[in-house]
Amino acid sequence: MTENVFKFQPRTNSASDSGSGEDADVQEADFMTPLVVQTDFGCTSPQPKTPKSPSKGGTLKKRHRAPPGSAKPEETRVLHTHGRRTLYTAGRPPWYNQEGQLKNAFVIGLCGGSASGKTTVARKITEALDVPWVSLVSMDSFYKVLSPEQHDKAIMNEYNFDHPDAFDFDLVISTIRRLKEGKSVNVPIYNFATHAREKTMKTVYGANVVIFEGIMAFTNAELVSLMDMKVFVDTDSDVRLARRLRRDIAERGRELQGVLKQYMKFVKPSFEHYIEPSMRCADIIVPRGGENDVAINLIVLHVHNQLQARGFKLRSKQAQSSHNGQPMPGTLRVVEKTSQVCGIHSFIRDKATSRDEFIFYSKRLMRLLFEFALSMLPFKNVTVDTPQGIPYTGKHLAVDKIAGVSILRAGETMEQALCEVCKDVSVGKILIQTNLQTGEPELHYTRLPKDIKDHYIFLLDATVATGAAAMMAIRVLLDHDVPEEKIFLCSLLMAESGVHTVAYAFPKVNIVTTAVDKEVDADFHILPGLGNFGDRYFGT
Ligand SMILES: Nc1ncnc2c1ncn2[C@@H]1O[C@H](COP(=O)(O)OP(=O)(O)O)[C@@H](O)[C@H]1O
Ligand SMILES: Nc1ccn([C@@H]2O[C@H](COP(=O)(O)O)[C@@H](O)[C@H]2O)c(=O)n1
Repeated sequence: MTENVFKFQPRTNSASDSGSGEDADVQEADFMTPLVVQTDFGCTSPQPKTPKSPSKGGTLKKRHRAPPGSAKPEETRVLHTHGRRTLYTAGRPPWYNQEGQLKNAFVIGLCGGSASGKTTVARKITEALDVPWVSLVSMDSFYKVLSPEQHDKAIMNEYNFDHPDAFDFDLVISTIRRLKEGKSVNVPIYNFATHAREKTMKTVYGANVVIFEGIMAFTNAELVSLMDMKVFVDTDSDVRLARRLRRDIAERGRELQGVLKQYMKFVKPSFEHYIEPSMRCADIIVPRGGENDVAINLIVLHVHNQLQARGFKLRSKQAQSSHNGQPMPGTLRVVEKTSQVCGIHSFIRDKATSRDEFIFYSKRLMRLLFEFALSMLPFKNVTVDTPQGIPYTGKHLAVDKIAGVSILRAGETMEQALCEVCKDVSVGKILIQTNLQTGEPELHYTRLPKDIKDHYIFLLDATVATGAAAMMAIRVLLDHDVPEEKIFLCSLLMAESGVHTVAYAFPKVNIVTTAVDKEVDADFHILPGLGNFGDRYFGT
């Protein structure tokens, strides 16, 4: 696999940006880290002498501030490509099957005492796995928000961060469950210096492998049941204390006395009470943490075996699959082939048409396409008064929110026409590119309105050949909880195979186009088609 980190700069000068800037949730392909695996049993730890739960309040007034710049929020812990290994690819390959259904991620749970080397082991597993898409989620992200009194205690090293009550397990479980289902999640970013969550969240997409690490990873039965593999990092307590001292002073803005006080009062008892007993849940125990290459290689071998059965080669399957003779699906709606529509097609399909004319006629066709698609939305009856004072009974759209989501780059050419026929439309973008080595589509970038699930979506792509990119874009929308029947795939020209592929996977998605051509050639070009729409439109 080549090292191939893609940096995409969203265009800021396009007409579409006007409607999407503020409310957009910008997410670049999140090249991740952790993995969490499943299992079938939960475990609870025995309940001898219970260490103190996090304080419920306090009266301390004095605030100790961490030195500025002494600690960084967790989002700065980014994994990078090491040596020959590519940890992250340029984009996310398909995470669903031909039926459009999600395949479950393999979830690895990593537990161990503080500073035992959980994060280090997670990185080593990720590196050695060498699979395209691995997400790392840390339990630190799920520390509960502190009250002012609790915060004061934390500053005095009097708050117990090493008790299960310190974590929002409901949020942990729902997050890992969504990731396992291949869906995206917003994960809080935790700052150890301020003992608080950052204002922003980090969006993490579902992955082939999810690694979840944390000191209490194995203390909740429901959470454990989501893990496909459970790994306990077992490092000597002296080593853990030494590492924690160094790390907390260097990276978390702490002082020696405070670290020792917290360790003796909370960290050590909690390890003995909650963490060490939870080792019995583990499938694999890794003594000495990240140094233990043998154990890490065994884990990687097992995960590879598990992933083997989950591999997909979608594009080629789609190209091969024959729908010849199959009737067109009921969800397909084609703009009536009037002389006017036929006339426009005659211009845009003609290889002799100049670029200016190509753009002019394409835009006309786009407007017709969107007017047609709009007519498919729900309408309600209304009566209005004409200037002559006579009532007119007509219709209004019975839809609050419409968003256009363009599949870059050709789909972006359609945004302006959509904005011209549809007032107050929000616009989002999804960048999907074909990996030339694998032939598979890869997701590089999404920028979607935040409340996307509440919108009717016009998904824009100028042409649809195999349907692979459209399918990936639809999957992204579904992962953002957009109901399938509220998606309208709008394209100027589609191939029969693309129509069938999309309709087969997503039978409720509305497919709207101005023409359907019969064939796709070996290079995935529509025949007779109109050539490469993007090249002709952009003059490239
Ligand atoms: N094998 C190792 N040798 C030396 N230092 C290590 C080793 N493993 C981890 N560390 C250091 O110990 C600290 C804690 O490691 P980390 O992997 O973050 O542990 P955890 O995630 O369990 O808290 C970090 O500063 C890390 O660099
Ligand atoms: N505000 C906080 C929150 C947590 N801690 C300590 O972090 C430890 C867990 O993180 P690891 O990376 O070491 O697993 C835990 O032992 C808490 O005591 C903190 O000091 N301040």
